[in-house]
Amino acid sequence: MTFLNSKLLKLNRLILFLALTATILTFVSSFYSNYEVQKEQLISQAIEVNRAYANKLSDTTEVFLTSTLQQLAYSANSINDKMSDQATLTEEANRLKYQTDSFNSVVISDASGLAKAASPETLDIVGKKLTSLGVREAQEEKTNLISSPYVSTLKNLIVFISSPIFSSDGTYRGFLGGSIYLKSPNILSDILGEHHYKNGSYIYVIDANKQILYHPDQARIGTFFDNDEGIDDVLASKGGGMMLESVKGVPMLAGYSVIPSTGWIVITQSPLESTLLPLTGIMEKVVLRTLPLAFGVFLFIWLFARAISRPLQQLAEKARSLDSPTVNEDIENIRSWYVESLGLKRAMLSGVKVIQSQIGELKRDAETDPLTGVSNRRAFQIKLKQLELLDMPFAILALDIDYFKRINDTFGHSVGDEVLKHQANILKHFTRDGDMVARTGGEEFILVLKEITLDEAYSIAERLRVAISDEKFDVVGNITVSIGVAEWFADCGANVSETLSAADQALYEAKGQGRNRSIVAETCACI
Ligand SMILES: Nc1nc2c(ncn2[C@@H]2O[C@H](COP(=O)(O)OP(=O)(O)OP(=O)(O)O)[C@@H](O)[C@H]2O)c(=O)[nH]1
Repeated sequence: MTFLNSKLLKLNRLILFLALTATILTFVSSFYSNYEVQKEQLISQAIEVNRAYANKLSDTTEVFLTSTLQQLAYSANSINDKMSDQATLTEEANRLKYQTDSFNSVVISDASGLAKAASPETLDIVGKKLTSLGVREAQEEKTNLISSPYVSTLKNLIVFISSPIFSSDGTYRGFLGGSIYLKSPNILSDILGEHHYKNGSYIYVIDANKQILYHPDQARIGTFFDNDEGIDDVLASKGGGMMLESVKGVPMLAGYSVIPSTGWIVITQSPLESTLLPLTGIMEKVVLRTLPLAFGVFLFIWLFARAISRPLQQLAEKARSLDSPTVNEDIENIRSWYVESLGLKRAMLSGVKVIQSQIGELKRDAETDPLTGVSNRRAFQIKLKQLELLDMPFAILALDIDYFKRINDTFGHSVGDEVLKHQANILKHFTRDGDMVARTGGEEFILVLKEITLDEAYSIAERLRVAISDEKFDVVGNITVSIGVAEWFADCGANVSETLSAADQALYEAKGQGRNRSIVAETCACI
């Protein structure tokens, strides 16, 4: 297992992990903020709907109260001079009670509080002295009045609406009043009770003393809100909306509005929970609509991560096979499309060049004869093996300077060296591309000539021998060489070692026959 296949984290997986984490976090945070925004919107919408509805109801109630007061004032004016006309007073009381159904009961009283007429008659208060709070207020204020809620003489929790009666000369003659029984079906419940109670929404009305005047739960009418901060806040403002807690601790979204003529407050409220019910469906839709996009983003990042890591991976692969002959080309072909990978690719290419040139130098040093600069025995042997592997026919010229010892002895070793170098240069001129000149011993050289016949090889050996013998060597003058010639080809029946031995043998014979001659291997080495 290589490190590229190991369990270490790969770059594309790291990028993928990073991007995936970022995507999920973005998705979750956007989901969360979406949820919060939607929630806020639902809440503010519900509060606004309740506020608008409370406004409408307070307006309606205000219109009702105003018109009721006008009605009473009109009636009071019409009977102002008939306070002793019992029939007229009774008729007026009945008309007010039954014509509009605005009141649960109607009473006409004289200035002393004595009931002169009443409707319905079952009240049985005519001729009796009225002493309730509303009556006393009406007598004292002598103006159009809507009382605070109080418990009447007949033990009803009522609101008393009254108008004073003044005779034509301006004398106070009493009052005419209508009662609304808060705990019985009344005009207020007719006006306010239309509110639908779906999802736990409901309406209630309180007065400035936090006493409940209207509530769908009859038992709560007449009770007070004590230590209720929400209701205190409602009272402190003229109208609006806010989140309240019901007496049962249920969070409610409330809208409220003040009825100007009484200071009463109409509150309409809905439970927070039912308001937020649609949120689940909305968020499901958000998720369903976001998922394809998130998947697309993920796919894009995955492909992008692969594209980023691919050139690095390919460069790493190539770094493991720098000895490949095509490594330069392979690295060049890697598509490095971003700056860092391009930098890495260029660095690798220059690294490969340096390494290759150093390897080349080392190889040259290892295969070159330091004195003459031609190939050494090692390179020569490699060359023979290559040619044998390629089945390429070749000839060998084994060449030895005659009486070289004498040159050394006569002129010195350094002159002998110069002769060797000079001769090596001459030998090079007798080779083509793919041939080789090698120094295989002290003054022994071998020429490897590819793809030539034995006759051609002999001919070259002779021309070479003559050329050397004609050459004037510094200090030394003329020298001669002896040459042994042999050939090798694929079907010759001998291996290259035997061919080399045959060439050496021919050289030996040339020496034996007097030197300064070329001899072709007598016994064909290729039999
Ligand atoms: N100058 C010099 N001489 C070398 C070098 N290597 C070997 N020799 C000498 O080459 C000579 C070879 O001598 P021999 O083997 O006796 O052969 P020869 O004198 O050439 O006689 P034949 O080959 O029989 O004609 C020796 O004197 C070696 O010292 C070298 O690198 N430089």
